[in-house]
Amino acid sequence: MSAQPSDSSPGVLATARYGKDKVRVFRVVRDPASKVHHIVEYNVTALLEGDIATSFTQADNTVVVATDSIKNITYYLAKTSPHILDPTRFALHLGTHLVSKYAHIHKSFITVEQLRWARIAEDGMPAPGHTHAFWRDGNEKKYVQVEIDGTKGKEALVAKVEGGLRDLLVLKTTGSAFESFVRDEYTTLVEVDDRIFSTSVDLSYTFAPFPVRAPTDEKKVTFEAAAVGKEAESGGAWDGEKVSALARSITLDVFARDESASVQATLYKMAQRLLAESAEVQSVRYVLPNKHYIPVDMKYIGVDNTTPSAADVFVPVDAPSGLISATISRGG
Ligand SMILES: O=c1[nH]c(=O)c2[nH]c(=O)[nH]c2[nH]1
Repeated sequence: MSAQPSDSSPGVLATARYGKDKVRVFRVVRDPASKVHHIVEYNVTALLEGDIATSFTQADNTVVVATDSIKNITYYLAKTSPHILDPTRFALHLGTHLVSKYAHIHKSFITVEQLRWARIAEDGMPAPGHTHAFWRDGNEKKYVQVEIDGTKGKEALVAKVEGGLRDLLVLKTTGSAFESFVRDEYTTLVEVDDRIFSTSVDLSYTFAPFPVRAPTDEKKVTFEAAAVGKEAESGGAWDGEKVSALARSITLDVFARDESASVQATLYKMAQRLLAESAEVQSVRYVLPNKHYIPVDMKYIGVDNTTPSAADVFVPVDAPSGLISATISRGG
């Protein structure tokens, strides 16, 4: 942050970033030949850093690209970008557009959160299903976070990409235990070799930074797909959509199959599998609430519902929940 005027202010501007949050975008892409429509729904956040200190310290709006303009650029690219159906490439396109267009803007931070829409498939309908009718098949959100760093010059942009998903709600009715934990004067929890395990998965994973080319045309719409991943000096070629699908399926598969000793141990296995199966992923972070389901005690009416093998009526407990998180980074 640039130096500030020596006035009587007791503080200095240490960091500053601004932009538009929750830009809601729905886009339909119609294929005239097949008559198949493709859709995406995004919540976009686009934030900027650069030589903007005086807008905070001296009420100098001449350095401010209005957040309203940032919103308009987001919609302009939703209309014109050839990458709109791919959230990673769209985020890279928007981020490079902003940094390359404004000389005094040196970094952009783009988050594209994608809401689910699945094609309706009626009985006997050929794949991929209905051409233009969709349904919301879950509240889970996929997201990508992109940082475009132009501090080494507009011809030497560097992209940092993080992908992830949140609110993937899962539950299993067996294959989960929790035993041998610390027992002391505060312990009331009983050890169980069989319990319900439910969590709302929050997952993120990072890629190695890679160089990315800014759009070269005046309107900044010719951002090239080839500049994504393929030209990465470290990290190699990767496809954000493929990694995202793999991360989701590994999460579900490990959750379902693991004979879980704890949320912690299952989390670790999920992360190791993603690192093993996706060479381009550098680190994996899970945040897993342990959503408790407590067997209802029916001893007062002489019914056993608390020994694990007899427990089949539970109270789903919203709060409090456990909260287990870890980041597992590629070693070596
Ligand atoms: O998988 C678990 N991990 C914990 O740390 C914990 N603590 C707790 O009370 N129940 C559980 N379950």
